[in-house]
Amino acid sequence: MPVCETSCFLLPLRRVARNRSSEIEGRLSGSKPLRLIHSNMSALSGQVQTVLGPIEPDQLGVTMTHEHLTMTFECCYSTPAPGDETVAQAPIQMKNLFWLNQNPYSSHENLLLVQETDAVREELHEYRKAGGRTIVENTTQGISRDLPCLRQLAIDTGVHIIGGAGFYVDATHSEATRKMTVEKLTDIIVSEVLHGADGTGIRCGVIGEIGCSWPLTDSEVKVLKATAHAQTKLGCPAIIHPGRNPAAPFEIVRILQEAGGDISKTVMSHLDRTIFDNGELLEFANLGSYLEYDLFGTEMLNYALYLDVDMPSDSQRVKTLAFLVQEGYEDNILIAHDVHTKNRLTKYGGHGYSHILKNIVPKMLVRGISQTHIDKILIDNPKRWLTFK
Ligand SMILES: CCC(=O)NCCS(=O)(=O)O
Repeated sequence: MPVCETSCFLLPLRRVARNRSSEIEGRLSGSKPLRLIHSNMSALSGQVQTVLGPIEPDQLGVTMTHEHLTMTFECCYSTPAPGDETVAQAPIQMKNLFWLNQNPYSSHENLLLVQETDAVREELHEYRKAGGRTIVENTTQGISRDLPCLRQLAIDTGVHIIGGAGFYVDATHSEATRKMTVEKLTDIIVSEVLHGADGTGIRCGVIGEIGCSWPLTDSEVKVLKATAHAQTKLGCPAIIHPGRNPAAPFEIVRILQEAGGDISKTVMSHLDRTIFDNGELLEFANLGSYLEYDLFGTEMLNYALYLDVDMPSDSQRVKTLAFLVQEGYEDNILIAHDVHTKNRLTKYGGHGYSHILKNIVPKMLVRGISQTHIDKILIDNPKRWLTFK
C-alpha cells in the first residue's frame, strides 16, 4: 500500500451550490438516454435498498453510514516497529490491548473481522437497544464482502443493513479488474445494485466505499468514472474512501463531477484523517458532498498508514462537527465508527457500534450541538442520502 505524499495543492474546481437541483438532469433533458435513465431509476425511486429488499426511507431511523460487519483488511498490514514483532504475533489478549489500539494494522489476527460474526451479532443487538436502527455496510470487492452474512445478520438482529457495490483501493484490484474499461466497470456496479453481487442475488443499496489511494491510480480513476456513470443511471447514493492527503477529496469530486456524478448524493468518508485546516474544510464543504466523520472511537498517537497525520481525538471530532454546524453545514454531516478491525469490537475492549449513541451524542449536546441538529446528522441526512432518486 503506497504511503501518501504530503504535498497539498488545491485543484481548480467548479463550485456547486449545496443541494443544487440536478444540472445533470437538465443537461440530458429530452435526450433518449434520459428516458432509459428514468426507466432504470423508477424501480427503486423513493426507496432505500437493504440486503433484505427495498424499504421506505422513514423506516431507517438512526443510521451509522459507515461500518463494516465482516471483512478482511490484510491489504493494509503494516510491518511492526523494530522490537514489536513478538507482541504483533501474539494472540490478542488483555495485556496487548494498549499496543493493539496504537498499532491495529500490525497484527495479522486483528485484520480478520471476518472471524467475529458472533460478536458482531451481539453488538448489533446492543446497537438496537441503544436506539440504532440501520447500518450502511461499506465492504466492497477486494476486502472480502460477504452479502449472505449481512443478510443473516439483518434477519437475526432486525437491524436494517445496506450493502456496498463496487471496488476498494487499487492494492486489492485483481489484474482482470485493472484491465476493465469504464463501461465494463459501470456494468458491474449497476448489476450489483439492480441484480445482486457476487452471484448471490443480494442487491447493494449504495455504491462504495469506493477505494482511492494517494495519488490515485489509473484503475481507481476508471472506477471513479464508473461510479459516476452508474450513479447517473441509477440515481443512487455513493460513498468514497479518499486517499490520505488533503487534496484527495477535491480531486475525487472533480473527477466525479466531470463524469456526470451527483455530488449531492455522494459521501466523502474519513475526513477526520484527511482535511485538518478549517478553511480548507469549508472550501471542501462548499462543493456539496456529504461530509463524513467516521472514525469515532479511534484514538491513536501514530497513525501507521500516514505518520504525518495527528489522528484527532473524539473530542476534536465533536469540536469540528460543532464548527460545521455553526457554519451552516448541518444538512451535510454524517457520522460513524468505521469498525474494520477486531480491536474496535467491545469483545476486545473496543468501543463497538454503539459508542456514538452512548457517548458521543451526550458529548455533542454538552458542546452545544442541539438535539435537532443531532437528529439531522443521525436520521434526516442518512435518509436523504440513501433514498434513490
Ligand atoms: C475498509 C476500512 C477502511 O478503509 N477504513 C479506513 C481506514 S483509514 O484509511 O481511515 O485509516
